[in-house]
Amino acid sequence: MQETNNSRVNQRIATISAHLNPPSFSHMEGSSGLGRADCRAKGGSTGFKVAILGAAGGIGQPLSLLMKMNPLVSVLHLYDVVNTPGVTADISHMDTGAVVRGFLGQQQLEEALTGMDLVIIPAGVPRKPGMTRDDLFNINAGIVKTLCEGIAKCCPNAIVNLISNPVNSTVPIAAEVFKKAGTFDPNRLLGVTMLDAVRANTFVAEVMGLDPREVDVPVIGGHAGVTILPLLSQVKPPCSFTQKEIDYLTNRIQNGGTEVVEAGAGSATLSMAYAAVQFADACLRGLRGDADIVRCAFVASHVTELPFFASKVRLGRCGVEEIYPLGPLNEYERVGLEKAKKELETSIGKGVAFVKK
Ligand SMILES: NC(=O)c1ccc[n+]([C@@H]2O[C@H](COP(=O)([O-])OP(=O)(O)OC[C@H]3O[C@@H](n4cnc5c(N)ncnc54)[C@H](O)[C@@H]3O)[C@@H](O)[C@H]2O)c1
Ligand SMILES: O=C(O)C[C@H](O)C(=O)O
Repeated sequence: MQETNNSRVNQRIATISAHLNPPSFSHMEGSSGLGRADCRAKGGSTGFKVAILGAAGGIGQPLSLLMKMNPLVSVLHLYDVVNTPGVTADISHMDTGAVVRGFLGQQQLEEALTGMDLVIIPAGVPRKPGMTRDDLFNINAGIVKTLCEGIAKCCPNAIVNLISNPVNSTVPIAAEVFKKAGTFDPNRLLGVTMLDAVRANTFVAEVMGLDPREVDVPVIGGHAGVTILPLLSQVKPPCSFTQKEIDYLTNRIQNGGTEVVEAGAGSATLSMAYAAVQFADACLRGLRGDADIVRCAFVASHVTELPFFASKVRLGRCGVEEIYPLGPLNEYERVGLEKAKKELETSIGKGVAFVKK
């Protein structure tokens, strides 16, 4: 009888071990002497599986922390080419539901991606003062290409939230990689422009004396300089701005990233992690089937003649379920749109050419 019980226990341990102990490093094996196989770990039961690529970086770390706190996440995979053991060990001690696993280096990329519902990518180098986002292209294009090849192979149906700059080019790169692999679904690839909306809400609220949580500014176009186009004529609640306020707000929203870079501690990481989590949470709620989840994102689009454009999209069980038209623009915004489209065309073309070359 005792033997039967023991063998049943051993069997259960083996099953749990196979589930929890992929052949990557194990953050739960520590000074207690208990391995993962000895722990009665719960988790992974309900919720979504999310991977963060670039999880040990300036954005990656606070983003990992905040995603570990998200009740919609059951499994959280943290991947980077450096430092994931430490970040994973640290975050895995948080008493929230998601099971955290770390993956280090390219040999563990496929394992990190297998079975994921959502992949968030903040991997790549950030700007230094004096640089444009396009100056990051040479390094980040290759990083994004490699990571997307992994996604095409291991989780082709995952929703992808792409943060790495220059977003106006990295999203077209990702699309071309997926097309080459035969897995491209335009509804599942989203360039994250949420930080522009977060900044716009904050700056408009400051000027108008409102609570930023009650302000909603659509920001369309792309994610660099003049391609970031806030539609101040469509702000909710409706606001009437002087021309001076419009110039000030448009300029500040378009240069919010540069404002942080020039302040000297790297490019935005904390506000970006906040924005990325807001956006990822919206994607997960869409996947869950919640209604009326609308955010701005840089996606494959027909709202202009360009193949990609940021505008309001409705998120659902398949990713982007509807792309909204831009709505009525005033003359100031129409001029801004033409400038944005000109620069976007070049950046999109550069991304496409990188994969096609
Ligand atoms: N979309 C946006 O609104 C937005 C906002 C802020 C920053 N960004 C961009 O996000 C990126 C990351 O910024 P950061 O401040 O976190 O930089 P960071 O240097 O602090 O972190 C980047 C991380 O990526 C990792 N990495 C590098 N190559 C990798 C690879 N091949 N696979 C996996 N991981 C890899 C690095 O090891 C590092 O941990 C930059 O390109 C930055 O411009 C975008
Ligand atoms: O400005 C940067 O380089 C980072 C990011 O794109 C931002 O808008 O903060």
